[in-house]
Amino acid sequence: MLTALCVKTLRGIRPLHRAASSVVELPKFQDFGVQNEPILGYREGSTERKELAEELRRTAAVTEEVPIVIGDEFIKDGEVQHQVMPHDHGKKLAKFYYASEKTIQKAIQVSVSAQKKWDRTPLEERVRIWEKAADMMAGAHRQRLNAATMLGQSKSVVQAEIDSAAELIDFFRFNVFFLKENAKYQPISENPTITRNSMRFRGIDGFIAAISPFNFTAIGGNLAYTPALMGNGVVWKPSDTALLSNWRIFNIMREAGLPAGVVNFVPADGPTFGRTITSSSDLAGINFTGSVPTFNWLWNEVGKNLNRYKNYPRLIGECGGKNYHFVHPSADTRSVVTATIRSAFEYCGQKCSACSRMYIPRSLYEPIKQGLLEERSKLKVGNPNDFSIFTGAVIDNKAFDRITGYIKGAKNNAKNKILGGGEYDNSKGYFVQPTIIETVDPHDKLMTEEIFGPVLTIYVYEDRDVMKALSLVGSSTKFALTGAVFANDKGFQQTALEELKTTAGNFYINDKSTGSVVGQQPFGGGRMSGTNDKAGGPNYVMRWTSPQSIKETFVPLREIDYPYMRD
Ligand SMILES: NC(=O)c1ccc[n+]([C@@H]2O[C@H](COP(=O)([O-])OP(=O)(O)OC[C@H]3O[C@@H](n4cnc5c(N)ncnc54)[C@H](O)[C@@H]3O)[C@@H](O)[C@H]2O)c1
Ligand SMILES: N[C@@H](CCC=O)C(=O)O
Repeated sequence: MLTALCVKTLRGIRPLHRAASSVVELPKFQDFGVQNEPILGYREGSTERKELAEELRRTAAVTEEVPIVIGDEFIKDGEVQHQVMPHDHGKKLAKFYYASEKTIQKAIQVSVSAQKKWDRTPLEERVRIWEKAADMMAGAHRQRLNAATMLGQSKSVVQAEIDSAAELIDFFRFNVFFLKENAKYQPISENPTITRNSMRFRGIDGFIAAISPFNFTAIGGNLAYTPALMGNGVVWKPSDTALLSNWRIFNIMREAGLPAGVVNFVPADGPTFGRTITSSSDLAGINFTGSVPTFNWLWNEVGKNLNRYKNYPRLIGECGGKNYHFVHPSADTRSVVTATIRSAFEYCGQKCSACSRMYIPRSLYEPIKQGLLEERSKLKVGNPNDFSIFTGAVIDNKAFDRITGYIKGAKNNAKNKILGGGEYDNSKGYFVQPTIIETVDPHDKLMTEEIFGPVLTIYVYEDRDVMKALSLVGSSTKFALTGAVFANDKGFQQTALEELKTTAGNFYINDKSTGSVVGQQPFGGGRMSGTNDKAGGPNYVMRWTSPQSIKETFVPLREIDYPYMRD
């Protein structure tokens, strides 16, 4: 079979020319009735660029006060917190309040009682709200979402557009599409005049706690609103450092018609929130994305409290990664360089999918090293108000200390050599320069621990030891989120596909380890990288329903004995 060789553009694929066959056997897919949101270009003079510049100015001009919202009540009470701009940490973008344990308990009660009515709302009506919200996000609210993401999470215009515009909108549209597709399945009814079987989707009685990370605005929207779409009541704890963008999503949903109390907006101190939700007998599920230690902690708490609950709480956790680029001697070196620079350093490496360890054969090391260093030196790090930056600052002082700790450690370890970067400065913003390190130890912590910052570590293997090097990928860490293999040798691609099967939930051949697109590469990892529920895929919505099978019989029941055993 011949397939088209394609160029991956910012979004989507542009066919280039015909190429040899894929190594992956595909089942037959049905056509999709929904499309990905196009990415805007923000060229000089474009309307979107002017609108965004104006929105950035408006957003930066004030410190917005963000309340806790429970049902219809707006609460401005609790420990005061501020969200600052990471690239200019003297500037306060939002003022908000940490909900106390009592306030969180109130949010739980409100969402449990709202759930009952909401679950009776016909699917068609719910779907209309989601579709309306997606259109609002794609239209009038797009630049407000982007501005909050750029200023609050320090994303470049490109990184904001793919997140708080495109991916967020896609999550809303595709989840609706997947819901409709899944609802098409109805069980067999052998003789519908006698008996009719059906299945309906119910929410889960209780509440779902949605706990979201800072690094993707879209993930916050997906974590809180997918359970809601399926008929659940939600208590949403946004990340402190993504507060304003998440607050804007919440407001869009209310404006689109989501009734009060279905999703409650509850900023809180992490451990206080975690303790309160896990000790509630109404806990029906946790929709979490964040680090492994936080998810492990939540899971342990649920285990300790198991006998209290009415349901077995569903635990969905998409966690960290130690993502790899593995280069084979047959690889195209220019593709390796381009893909690695983007994967390792876009958004300062603060994507769970970012490449942070690389395996290169000795025979290709010089050209790849030179290419990486040359491209690295061109990357502009700065304030996202400047549309020409490649990346902004890292999210906060904790991230700055953690990442620079790894860099300092590398400088003091003879096994590691900093090839490029290694500088940092937190006087105005939390800036860390993209850093490339070479190590001679494939088990060094630079090669095994999640750093979640702009630090790429390279291990060079001898060409003859390619299989030994390949085995390091899966054996040296507990993570299995994303990974990429660069090779033109089809036989090796096939070998890698099998040997690395359990090392990545999202696996790429000759492409970077980041940039999954909703509906195109459903996302999630295995092992300690998470429960792999594949956000952006058809199964995700099904995690948030407790389906009910119904058998209706239309004839009177008279016989005690078994009709098929009669002579
Ligand atoms: N696999 C994925 O899809 C994916 C996507 C994005 C981010 N991530 C991961 O997320 C991490 C970065 O995000 P982060 O720094 O926001 O993670 P984090 O674990 O520090 O925080 C995530 C959320 O949990 C909250 N939290 C912290 N302690 C808590 C507790 N004890 N109980 C309840 N909630 C608590 C935080 O306030 C935040 O809202 C990285 O490890 C990254 O790899 C994974
Ligand atoms: N889905 C995103 C990563 C999300 C985690 O941060 C990607 O594929 O790059």
